[in-house]
Amino acid sequence: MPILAIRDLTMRFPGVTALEALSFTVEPGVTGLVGANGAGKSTLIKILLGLLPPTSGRAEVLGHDIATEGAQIRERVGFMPEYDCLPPDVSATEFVVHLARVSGLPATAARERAADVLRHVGLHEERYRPMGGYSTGMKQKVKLAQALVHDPRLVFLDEPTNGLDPQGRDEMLALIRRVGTEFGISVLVTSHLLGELERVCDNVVIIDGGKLLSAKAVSAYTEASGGLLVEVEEGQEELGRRLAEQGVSVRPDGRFLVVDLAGEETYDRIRDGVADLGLALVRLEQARHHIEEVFR
Ligand SMILES: Nc1ncnc2c1ncn2[C@@H]1O[C@H](COP(=O)(O)OP(=O)(O)OP(=O)(O)O)[C@@H](O)[C@H]1O
Repeated sequence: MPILAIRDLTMRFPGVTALEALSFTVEPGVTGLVGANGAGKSTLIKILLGLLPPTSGRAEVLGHDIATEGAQIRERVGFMPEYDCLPPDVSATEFVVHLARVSGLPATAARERAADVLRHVGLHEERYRPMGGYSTGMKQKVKLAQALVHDPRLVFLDEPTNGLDPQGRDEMLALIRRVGTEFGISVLVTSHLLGELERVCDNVVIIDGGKLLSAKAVSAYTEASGGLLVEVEEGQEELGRRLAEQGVSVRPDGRFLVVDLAGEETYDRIRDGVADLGLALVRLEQARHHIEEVFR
């Protein structure tokens, strides 16, 4: 069963159409929702949580209708909002325990679950300190922990890498992947950066100006391009020249040569070229597109 089924969803604010006749379905797993700022990502999440009635159209989340079953949806779905919303005088532990209690967990279970999720997101001793003194990375982790504390089946993460430095971004992306794989929780994660979603998502939905551009498995965007990627330790130029002389279509791409595959003999030509020139072959594999190239 799809976790999201969206049909003809339109949301108009005075003077702005935030979403226009959006239709797509999402299967379980980690799904990226990508679009430039203002594309309509946050609006879509509010609608899917049953918090904002759309102008027209329908949607189901985990089989529940957004129009009539918002409470059931929010019981089963965790939400990490984009903006900072953490009370500065309260510790992460107090905050996450409180939200677990609000979700209906008894006191002891709430304390245990909060300790577990804070450990999973990588907050240790600092979880007892007031959150006002936290770095952006720590705040993002608390926001993720509170989204997970009631053991949801699906989480909506709105721009979780916003404001993070490259290391914090990598850590957050790895955490998101773990939520999907180790914890088995489906994820809808938004970003305006296509490249980072490619690394952690099974599927990517792209919206632009509230309209659907594409909804596909990451593998469909990045499928083999029909070329071969060749890397040698030294002598890339020599090898390129030799292959070109033999009529092989080849071009340099950074430290690689990209060779157009024209039948089995292309492999033989590369092998013979490497051997005859006495080069060390590091890599010979199918070239793949990156999602960004497809949309450039
Ligand atoms: N409550 C509102 N009233 C009027 N316009 C709104 C409202 N909420 C969103 N919009 C408009 O709808 C469009 C989509 O906004 P939305 O916040 O969903 O985009 P987004 O893709 O999440 O971007 P960002 O990452 O910058 O938040 C924007 O043009 C925004 O100005």
